[in-house]
Amino acid sequence: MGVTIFIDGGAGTTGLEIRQRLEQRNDVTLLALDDADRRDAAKRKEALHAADIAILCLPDDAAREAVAMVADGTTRIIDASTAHRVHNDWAYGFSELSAAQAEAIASARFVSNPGCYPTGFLALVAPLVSAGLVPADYPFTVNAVSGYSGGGKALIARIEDDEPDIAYRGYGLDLSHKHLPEMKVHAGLAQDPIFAPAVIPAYRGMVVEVPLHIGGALGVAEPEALHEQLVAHYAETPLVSVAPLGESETPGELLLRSGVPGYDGLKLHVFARADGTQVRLMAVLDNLGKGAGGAAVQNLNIMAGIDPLSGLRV
Ligand SMILES: NC(=O)C1=CN([C@@H]2O[C@H](COP(=O)(O)OP(=O)(O)OC[C@H]3O[C@@H](n4cnc5c(N)ncnc54)[C@H](OP(=O)(O)O)[C@@H]3O)[C@@H](O)[C@H]2O)C=CC1
Ligand SMILES: CC(=O)N[C@@H](CCC(=O)OP(=O)(O)O)C(=O)O
Repeated sequence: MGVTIFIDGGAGTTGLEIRQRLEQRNDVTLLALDDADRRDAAKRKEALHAADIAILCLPDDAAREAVAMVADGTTRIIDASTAHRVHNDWAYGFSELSAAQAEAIASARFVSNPGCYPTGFLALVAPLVSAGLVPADYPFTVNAVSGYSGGGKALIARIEDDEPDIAYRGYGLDLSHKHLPEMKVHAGLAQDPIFAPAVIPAYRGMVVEVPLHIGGALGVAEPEALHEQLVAHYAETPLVSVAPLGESETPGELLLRSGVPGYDGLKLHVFARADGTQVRLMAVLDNLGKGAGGAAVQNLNIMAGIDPLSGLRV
């Protein structure tokens, strides 16, 4: 019993991750369509209206269509796609950004899940910009790698079936990746960062890195101050943690392992040069966990007033 959920796009990569997190729970009831009906618009519309909360795990256009299908209803929506992440009528589903954000999610009808890369970028940068430790007009660069499940069923098939020999696949070479608007808007930046994403031959997992020059005309605070601000900001967030300054599990290296089980945490690191003139801010997460499915379940819990960690792999 409890709250009734429909996952539209439930047979996709993100949808299946969410289903795994929900199907063992007795505080939610999952509505499901027969496999053959999963793209049937009338059946989807019926299920969307029958749900208390619908989670959209669809391409952007299909997500917009699904929202239109319930425009005259009361179903609350969590959209995992990019379609509504900077839309004024939607709450941005990153509860750890601020206390106000968690409250906005709790009371919203429409919640947009963050993108996987923006989750790492915003976790590192938004608290520093809002505290005035990094200027909003700093010329940010974001270097990131993602497991290939980040590209959904199409990229999984391409990598596993057609391109098993590709060790590194840089993309976004037009410098216009679809995640730029939400990075800029939700970090309160003056301009888009330069974003350099790449796919690696692991199914899941990602590292998002933001290098910064300290002091001088760029106006960035000392490494210790940046680290202290992140520690203070995430002191009460069970899913987001901050490693001690300069520390990682393997000294001198930051590792991402392939073949690991999915998880919903997000770990932040600050590495500084000995003379304090440069830092590397780094975020490690599962693109299908805190980067997608885990975040959707966390938002669902917050919206339904359930324990925020229910069903999550902390
Ligand atoms: N993968 C990731 O790490 C992340 C994904 N996202 C976002 O989540 C959303 C889903 O991505 P992902 O799970 O990776 O993608 P997949 O391609 O793996 O799955 C998409 C699902 O949507 C279904 N679908 C597509 N078009 C329609 C339609 N018109 N009507 C009904 N169902 C449709 C597909 O159906 P069928 O099974 O029949 O093909 C499939 O099940 C995307 O917007 C993506 O950008 C966000 C963060 C991270
Ligand atoms: C590896 C890969 O292709 N990743 C996807 C992003 C995955 C994700 O975050 O999905 P959203 O786009 O809905 O946010 C990309 O770069 O387009």
